[in-house]
Amino acid sequence: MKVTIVGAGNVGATCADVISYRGIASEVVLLDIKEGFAEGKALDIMQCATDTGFNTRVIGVTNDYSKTANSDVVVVTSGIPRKPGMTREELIGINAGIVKSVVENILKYSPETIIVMVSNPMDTMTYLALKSTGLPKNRIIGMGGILDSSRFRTYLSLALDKPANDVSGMVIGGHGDTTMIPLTRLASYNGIPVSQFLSEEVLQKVAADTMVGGATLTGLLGTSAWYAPGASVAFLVDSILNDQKRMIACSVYVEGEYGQNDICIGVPCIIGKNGVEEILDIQLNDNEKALFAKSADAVRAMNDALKTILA
Ligand SMILES: NC(=O)C1=CN([C@@H]2O[C@H](COP(=O)(O)OP(=O)(O)OC[C@H]3O[C@@H](n4cnc5c(N)ncnc54)[C@H](O)[C@@H]3O)[C@@H](O)[C@H]2O)C=CC1
Ligand SMILES: O=C([O-])CC(=O)C(=O)O
Repeated sequence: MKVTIVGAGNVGATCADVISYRGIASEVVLLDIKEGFAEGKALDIMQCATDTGFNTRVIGVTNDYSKTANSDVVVVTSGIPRKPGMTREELIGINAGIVKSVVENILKYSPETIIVMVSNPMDTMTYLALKSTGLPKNRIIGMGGILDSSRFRTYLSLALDKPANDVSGMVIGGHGDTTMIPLTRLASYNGIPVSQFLSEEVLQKVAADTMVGGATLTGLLGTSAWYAPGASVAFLVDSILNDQKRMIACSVYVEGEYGQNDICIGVPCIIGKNGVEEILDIQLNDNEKALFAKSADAVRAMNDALKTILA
């Protein structure tokens, strides 16, 4: 199985590293526009093989899309990350042009591929990829909800003082500081509602910390995060390539689900060899429904901005 990752920067290279280390794909192609950069990252990752015991072939290329031919999955991480104080939405002006040309190039050599969108603002870039390529909606998947859910589970585990892998929880809605919706009502500690262990006040703090999880890391690091984002992409790619049919919150094109149409937004999906195999339209309460509608309005407004940027 072959995976191409466009953008060999922090997230792209980490994702290549995790995919190789875990043996998720037999071949990984890293592509970047910076001369020699992807080649260097690929070589560095390959030189871990004998110490960590993987056999994935990792190849780096400078803007040579012919080497990406027949990829089963293509991950798009090309573009600029935010700096402290910025929102993800502010990246739209530069990243929209990059993403549009990247997906066009990818499809020339891998017309049947499944695209995983990472570049921010991710919901808008997912929508852009869908509309500009005309690909069926099951083949364009935005990565954000899985990362936000990982952060949610981490903050819950810290509040509970219990291992994160015993905590389950999901974040839906837009992948933005004010648009994501951590579903605290449905979060559980090994099946037991977390509300039996944590006060409403603590749960609200966990939700607030989750929503600004990316901004907090950007403030600490000076650029946005990469370890958890890279691992989240690898998890998603694994579910596709190995047809695991995991339930993952992803940004996908909705047609009536959650009362929304014509946007890409984070909802629980079954992810398998065909990409998005099912969208789960779960029952939300009135408060969650209102938050989702508000989030969808914000996501839709960003899509409208694309019209002027790409005109
Ligand atoms: N959806 C999500 O959950 C997350 C999204 N992100 C987003 O992912 C993107 C990448 O972040 P980082 O890896 O930290 O940035 P980075 O700056 O480390 O890497 C980006 C890479 O893209 C390359 N690039 C730029 N234009 C290109 C083009 N036309 N073709 C090929 N490569 C090109 C650059 O040369 C650079 O190496 C950002 O937009 C960031 O906001 C980051 C973390 C999580
Ligand atoms: O915070 C950012 O800008 C990058 C990102 O999407 C995340 O880490 O969630």
